[in-house]
Amino acid sequence: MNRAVSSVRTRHLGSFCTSSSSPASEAWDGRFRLHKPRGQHLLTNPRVLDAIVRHAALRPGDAVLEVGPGTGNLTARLLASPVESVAAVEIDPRMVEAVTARAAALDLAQKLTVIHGDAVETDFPEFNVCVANIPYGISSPLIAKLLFGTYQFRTATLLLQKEFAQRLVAVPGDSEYNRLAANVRMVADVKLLMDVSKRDFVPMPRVDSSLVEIRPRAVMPDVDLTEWLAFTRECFGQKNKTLGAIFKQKRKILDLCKRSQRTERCTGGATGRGIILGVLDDGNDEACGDDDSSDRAAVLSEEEVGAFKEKIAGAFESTELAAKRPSKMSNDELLRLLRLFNEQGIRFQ
Ligand SMILES: C[S@@+](CC[C@H](N)C(=O)[O-])C[C@H]1O[C@@H](n2cnc3c(N)ncnc32)[C@H](O)[C@@H]1O
Repeated sequence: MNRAVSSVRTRHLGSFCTSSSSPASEAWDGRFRLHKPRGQHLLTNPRVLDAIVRHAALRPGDAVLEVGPGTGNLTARLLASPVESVAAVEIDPRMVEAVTARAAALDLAQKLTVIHGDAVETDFPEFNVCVANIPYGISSPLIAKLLFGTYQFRTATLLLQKEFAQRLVAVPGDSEYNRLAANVRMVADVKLLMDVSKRDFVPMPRVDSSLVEIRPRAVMPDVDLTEWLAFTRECFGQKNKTLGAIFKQKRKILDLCKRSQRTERCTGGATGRGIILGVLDDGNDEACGDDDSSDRAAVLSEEEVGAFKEKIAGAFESTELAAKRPSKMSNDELLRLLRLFNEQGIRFQ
């Protein structure tokens, strides 16, 4: 883990301009080059920055977590609000220095802790509110870390890529509805707050953005979340097939059979951080991917496979769920099927 709390140095923060001589992946901000691959698109429209802080509805005593403070355009406003403290996690040492200097120049350094590190890897300090214009490349693992990790917070107000935000707020039946939305919905309420134009950033990104509020549910569902996440991974790998068709596939049956047989041995590994952080990605992956080669090579007898197929049929029996498609199903329906599978001894993690 790379963690270093920055030192305070004051320095003039000039205005931004782009340079036509910069390589495509960089833009010059007057002091250093901004790296687009690191998501270094600074939000510069003061009205949008003010609106983000207004939407976050911060209260005196709040401990704010900010991911990717950059040069501190949002941080400065968070520090000027009535909150108790701001902890900002930033991967680029030049930005660590810049935001630290900015807080000092505002005489607000005592409220700010800057942590130098990768927000996906670094443990966060205690916080009760998250407000951030995050690098879009880490949206999925960061939201997974916030919602499926050990953190407890009131709200996360996040600026996200517009298309990602639309997938996040999608409901069953929408074309964008996917595993990400189903998993997030399981533990949180999500609300679209406002759209933000790409013109409000320097350098200008290719995509527009949306501000989203994620509010963890006060009462969490009565389900083993690791099992749920592994289950939705199977369902949404081919979200437009019917569940009956998904769970008729030979490879899936063999994988699930082995997984169910070795539940005891596998539980520790499957709840590992890598599984949780990867679990919201909405690619068309099919299996959990945590089988080792000896599991793959393990030969199941015809009787074992036959008995397992009967368990699957038993789970679908007496329900209409086999004919349904995951992309059109509510979490209550999916949860009902997971419980029926588990009752038959079918395990997903
Ligand atoms: C979109 S910019 C936002 C900057 C600033 N919050 C603003 O609104 O102007 C994203 C920031 O996140 C930082 N960053 C990129 N990847 C990161 C990671 N994995 N962990 C922490 N910070 C990261 C970048 O260096 C950059 O400063």
